[in-house]
Amino acid sequence: MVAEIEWDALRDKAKSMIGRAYAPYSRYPVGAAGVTAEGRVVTGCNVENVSYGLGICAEVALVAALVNGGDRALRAVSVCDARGAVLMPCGRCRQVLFEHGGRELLIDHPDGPRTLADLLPDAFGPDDLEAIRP
Ligand SMILES: O=c1ccn([C@H]2C[C@H](O)[C@@H](CO)O2)c(=O)[nH]1
Repeated sequence: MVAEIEWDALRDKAKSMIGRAYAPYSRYPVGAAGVTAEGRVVTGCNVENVSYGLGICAEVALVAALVNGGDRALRAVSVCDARGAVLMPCGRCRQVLFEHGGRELLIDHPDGPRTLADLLPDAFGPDDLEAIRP
């Protein structure tokens, strides 16, 4: 049986990352938490830079933590803003998350979790690279 996603716990983890965010330029801290199929929880926060375009989103930091810890795939992700409100991943982050969860990845949403297929329809993915290979 596949375990239920504990959304409240995942949201709390995302909120707990707000205090770690490094966002002196935008003053918009973001926290993110995800869970793997095996139940491992990974977290991330945004890390900005004086060279603005080099800033890293919380979701990208989360994916780096996922892979650093030896995993590849996520099952569910929750992202929040400084108020603790659910925040929808930016477009670039949706693509980054697609690589590590695919169409079925569950993303927290104010109206209830959505699949990444809903949030990034007709995504460019690894299959597209395979398609041109002989
Ligand atoms: O999904 C998002 C959207 C924004 N940010 C960060 C980037 C920047 O540091 C700050 C303001 O855009 O919020 C994230 O971490 N994730």
